[in-house]
Amino acid sequence: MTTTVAKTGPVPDYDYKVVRQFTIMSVVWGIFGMGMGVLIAAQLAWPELNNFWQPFSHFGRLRPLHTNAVIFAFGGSVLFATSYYVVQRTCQTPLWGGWLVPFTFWGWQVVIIAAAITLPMGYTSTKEYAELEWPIDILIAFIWIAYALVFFGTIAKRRTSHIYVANWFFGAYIITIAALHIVNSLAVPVSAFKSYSLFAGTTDAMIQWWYGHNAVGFFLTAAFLGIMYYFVPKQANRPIYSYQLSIVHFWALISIYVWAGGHHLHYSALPDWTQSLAMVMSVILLAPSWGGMINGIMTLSGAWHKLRTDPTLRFLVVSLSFYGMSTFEGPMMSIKTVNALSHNTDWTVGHVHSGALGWVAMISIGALYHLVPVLWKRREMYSVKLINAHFWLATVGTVLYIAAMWVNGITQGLMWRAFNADGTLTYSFVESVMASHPGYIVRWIGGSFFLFGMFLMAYNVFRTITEKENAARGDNTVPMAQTA
Ligand code: HEM
Ligand code: HEM
Ligand SMILES: [Cu+2]
Repeated sequence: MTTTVAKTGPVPDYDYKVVRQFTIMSVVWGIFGMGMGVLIAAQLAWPELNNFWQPFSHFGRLRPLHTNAVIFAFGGSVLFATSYYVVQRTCQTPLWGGWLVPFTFWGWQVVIIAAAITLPMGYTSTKEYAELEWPIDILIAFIWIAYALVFFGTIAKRRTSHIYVANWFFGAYIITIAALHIVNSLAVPVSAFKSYSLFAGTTDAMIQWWYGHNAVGFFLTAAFLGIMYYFVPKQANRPIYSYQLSIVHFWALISIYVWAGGHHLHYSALPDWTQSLAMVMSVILLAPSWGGMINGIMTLSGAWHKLRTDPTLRFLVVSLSFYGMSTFEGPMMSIKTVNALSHNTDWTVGHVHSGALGWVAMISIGALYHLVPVLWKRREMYSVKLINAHFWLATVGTVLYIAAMWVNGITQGLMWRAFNADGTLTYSFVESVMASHPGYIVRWIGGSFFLFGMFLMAYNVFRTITEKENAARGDNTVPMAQTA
């Protein structure tokens, strides 16, 4: 990174221990969360699988376990690892915060284990992506405040004059998630694992989707853009395409995102003007989203040939293509007439996973393959061939998943709105379920491909860490063989 050094003197050793811990747990929770995804995908394809170990392993209980595990355990660990890594290196100073740093790691693991126990037991606040009950919510709030202190404390004692753009994205995500989590979780407890939301009716719905939508915008988008702004230039060994664009993109994205949450409540009791406002803001949101994608992809100008030999870079760049695709699809689905067809169908689930698998998971995997050799002082990953195999499994898996859900979603939407001449429905609901069955099998196959790729990654990471003959001499932040 080209940062101006304001203070002089040697750069002290960075605090990589916590980064290593979160890196390993990213792989572990990735396999766990996606394993849950494959399991619930199988339950939808073969409902008999719901007959075992009841009621704990029912689809209704494992689905929130899947979403919490992939978003907060896998995605969260990736974000802790990368933000702690990036903030130190771009500020040229080790992490600030002393014991707060390990507290964020161990605290986060306790939250994840508490989620993995309470959700199958049926304890839930019923708020999507915020199902955990109030005692766990309070722990999350403390960890998040510690995270903010560490991150901004490190920025405050930086040895560089300016703050690198990746840190703005991480900073915006940390502040926004704190606000979203605290407001959305406000509840009146009635017992240890039972509470009632402070809000009621339509207000509750709007708070929930203000939270849910901006969790997508700041957790699954802005923070991963922070990853993009550091790891794409690093892995490509090129400067970021446009610094001006990154500034415009940042402010436009964060100021428009927060107005669009109403698109989750089209045709509901939410006032019409709120729905229309959300629709308009969502369509405008295409511009900053694509600005970010273009800035990332164009960073490869003059380095396109590296894509042929470097599968890590390919993960990073293909993730940006999926980001562009899902942020085109989202604005379309926000248009009320389109949403009338797509809402409540598998199209939404396909949209979610083109963002979640194609963008979030792929950019995370690319960043982790960049990080592992650096953190364990190795020249490169144990096997670049295995990274390549992982890349194809992930790409084919994602495409199978999304394509199956598009077909299912549009089929469902059209079947549900088909009327006979006398005004009766052409199809019963169960006929649309039967029509969806092949798509559920294809989605399960795609998900299994993606999960298998994660096992290859775990093996590759294990061998990289344990085999010392691949040790690096000096600075190895640009893995050599992969960029040669
Ligand atoms: C092996 C990979 C995966 C498989 C097989 C899988 C499968 C599934 C299934 C079957 C559902 C339930 C759909 C329904 O209720 O009809 C689901 C929901 C969901 N998954 Fe995944 N998933 C995977 C990876 C991921 C990842 C990596 C993320 C996030 C980073 C993610 C985020 C979500 C979200 C947010 C939902 C809720 C969607 C909604 O409410 O519309 N999934 N997943
Ligand atoms: C410009 C960007 C985007 C816009 C305007 C947008 C818009 C939408 C719309 C209209 C829905 C469907 C609401 C419904 O009918 O229920 C939706 C659902 C969803 N989107 Fe997006 N989307 C965008 C980008 C993304 C990205 C990049 C991701 C993931 C990384 C994502 C994750 C989700 C999730 C998780 C849901 C499902 C929520 C639920 O019902 O549980 N979106 N989005
Ligand atoms: Cu939204």
